[in-house]
Amino acid sequence: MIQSQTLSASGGLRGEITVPGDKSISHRSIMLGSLAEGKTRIQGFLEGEDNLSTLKAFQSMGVEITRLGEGILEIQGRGLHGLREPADVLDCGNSGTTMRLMTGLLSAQRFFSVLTGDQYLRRRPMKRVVEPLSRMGARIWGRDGGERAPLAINGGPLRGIEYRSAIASAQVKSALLLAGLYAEGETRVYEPHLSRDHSERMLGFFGAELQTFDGGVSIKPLPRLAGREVQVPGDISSAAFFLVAALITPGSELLVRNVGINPTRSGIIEILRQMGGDLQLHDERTLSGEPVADILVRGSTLRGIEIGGDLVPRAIDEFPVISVAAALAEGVTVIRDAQELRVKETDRIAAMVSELGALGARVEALEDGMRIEGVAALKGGRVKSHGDHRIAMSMAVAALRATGEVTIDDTACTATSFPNFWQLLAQVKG
Ligand SMILES: O=C(O)C1=C[C@@H](OP(=O)(O)O)[C@@H](O)[C@H](O)C1
Ligand SMILES: C=C(OP(=O)(O)O)C(=O)O
Repeated sequence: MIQSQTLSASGGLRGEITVPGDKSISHRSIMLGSLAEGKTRIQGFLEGEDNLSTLKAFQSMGVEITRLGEGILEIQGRGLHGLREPADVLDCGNSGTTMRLMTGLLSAQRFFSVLTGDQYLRRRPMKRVVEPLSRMGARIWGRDGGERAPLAINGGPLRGIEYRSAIASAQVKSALLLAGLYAEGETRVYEPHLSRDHSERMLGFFGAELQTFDGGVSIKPLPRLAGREVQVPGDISSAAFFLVAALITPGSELLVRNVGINPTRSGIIEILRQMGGDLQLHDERTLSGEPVADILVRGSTLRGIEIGGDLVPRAIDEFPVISVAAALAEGVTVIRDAQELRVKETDRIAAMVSELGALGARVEALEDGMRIEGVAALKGGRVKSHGDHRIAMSMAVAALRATGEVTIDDTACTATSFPNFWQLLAQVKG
């Protein structure tokens, strides 16, 4: 369904909100709950389209998953060898995480399966998982020599490998760890910078034999995982839209409750603080092995900074909204080492340059990032989401500081990761 949204400037965001559950952790809780023995109960599960794709895929493989209430699921785990061959193609929708992690898992199952996705996902690169999994003995076919979905997988026995990934990708790392749960011997994955470590934390929580070390992680096969109670924290990538919205809007004071602040995800907090943002963490605590806090944010004068290196994977999904903060900051912001943005749901560098540019921002594309010169305000206009949830929500944030109305076309995609985004924004926008 194509929708559009029209927004005008905000006089300050005020109040308290709770953002929906973390998307990455929600995917992993379904996967590990299905592979565990006994019951897994999940609270705070994100009922966004991406996670529902993962949920349906596991139901198609015979896993009983019951919804007990909003964001509460109970999974009857089938054990590591209890999945059944799906009778039809598994549709991963828009979700790269679903497709890449499932490719790892399905490579080890003794049945045939096919993964497909929507028009955006079918354009995204898959060799990054297909190639190392093939080295483990996986038999996977796809378009363009295995680069693009649909992917057909003839699962079977695997052997552990040592793999040095050229990119810091949690999806690559997690695909190999899931395959490594079944492989003969040890599977070791090295990455150039540490990517989000939710798989490592949750695999450990479910009892897997896993070791993290400087530069990587290793896993050994094991006979069983044990069902657990998982509490999913709020998604910092969703909170990020509200953090930036409050910072760029004078007069704002907003409390975002229950946000996951895992250090491999919290690059956005460091970046916004370096830009001069007033962000305070309160009531820091741990939920199911993941650090969580409430974040209090106030309208601030931001300044341009340089961003690159190991901070990039720790804030990878936040660059569209970081570019909005930069567009309204004093001075120049340069984002480098972020070429991965080009292979997300859309090319997020090209999309933000074009859409922010349409509102009068001074943004230039770099091969691996963006150069942004701040302006005092944006202007009204009509912009597009490019079918990408994070572009749609970033442009909604930009609209809060535009001198005229901004209409964003094709906004239904926000349901991918943040189904109640527009309601929450209306609630605090003022
Ligand atoms: O593992 C995950 O849950 C994710 C990893 C990241 O992708 P890459 O592994 O491609 O960096 C991120 O962009 C995505 O939103 C979720
Ligand atoms: C890149 C994203 O997700 P995925 O790779 O799972 O589609 C995202 O949510 O920004």
